[in-house]
Amino acid sequence: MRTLLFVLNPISGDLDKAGLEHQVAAYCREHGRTAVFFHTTGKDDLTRLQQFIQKQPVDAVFAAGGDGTVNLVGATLAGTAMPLGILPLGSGNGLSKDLGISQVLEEALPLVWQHAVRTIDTLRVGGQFAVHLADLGFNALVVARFAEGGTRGPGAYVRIAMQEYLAYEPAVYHIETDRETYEGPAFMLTVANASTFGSNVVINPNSHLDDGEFELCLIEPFPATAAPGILYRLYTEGFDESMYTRRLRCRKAVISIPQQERATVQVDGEPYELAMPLEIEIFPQSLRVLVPAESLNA
Ligand SMILES: Nc1ncnc2c1ncn2[C@@H]1O[C@H](COP(=O)(O)OP(=O)(O)OP(=O)(O)O)[C@@H](O)[C@H]1O
Repeated sequence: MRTLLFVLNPISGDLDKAGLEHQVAAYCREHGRTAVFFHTTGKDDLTRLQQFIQKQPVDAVFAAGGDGTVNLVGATLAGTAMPLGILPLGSGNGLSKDLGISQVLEEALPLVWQHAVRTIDTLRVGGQFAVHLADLGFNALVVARFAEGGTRGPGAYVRIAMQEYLAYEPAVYHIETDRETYEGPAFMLTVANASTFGSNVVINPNSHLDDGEFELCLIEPFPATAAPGILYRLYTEGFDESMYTRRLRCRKAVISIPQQERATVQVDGEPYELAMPLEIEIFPQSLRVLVPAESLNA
């Protein structure tokens, strides 16, 4: 791997990236690599990135941003042999945490020359590429409101969540998987390739990114008095211990909400209005990712 492309998101994580390009280029030079850069704009980035890579041959593409940037690069590389690297520079950085990549830039940078390659599954959720976690219901609503507002950061997320919680009406979901049919109301329904949200909420404990399966993780409606207990379990890998949770493991699923033609769906941190029923497909071992060699034994 000689030439590395870094896809930089200038706004991710509300971080000052003024010196980043210089730091990354210098580090690559020291380790015999050439760094080239692509800056996201928030508009037509997928097409622009695909065209960029066609014109400029590179050996690996690093997402330097949060999960949205990882999703963009993953969508570009899935199904090819070219590996995805991650420099976690977003606010949550969920996939990088699931892959055991350090959240400290100086500790993640060695991935440019020292790494192992893992080949992970990817999903299509209602036609949208997904690599980490997607969901319908409460979190998707909060993510959509968050994206509409001008303020970033975890504080804004918590404020919106508290505002929306009191008036929130859980929908009823009809789910058909390759193994079972389930119907019932849910506060939120997560489509999980991975295990842990960027907020460190473990929605899908003991899951594997490369097992050819994904999980549908439901949190059923609960009384307000149960909220602290559910939150505690979500932060301590106890998802299955709550009486308000359920997980369905599958390879394929169709989700519908009776009498609803569209729904707000959060995919790798970005909100979409998608047509229902929502089809979910898995593409086993379709994306090569660079990980610290020691993470393979963890
Ligand atoms: N130059 C830009 N100006 C405005 N928005 C941008 C720009 N580049 C990318 N975006 C938007 O940034 C979002 C992706 O951000 P990303 O997920 O990488 O960071 P984050 O939200 O801070 O982190 P995380 O998802 O890990 O919490 C997308 O909505 C994308 O459209």
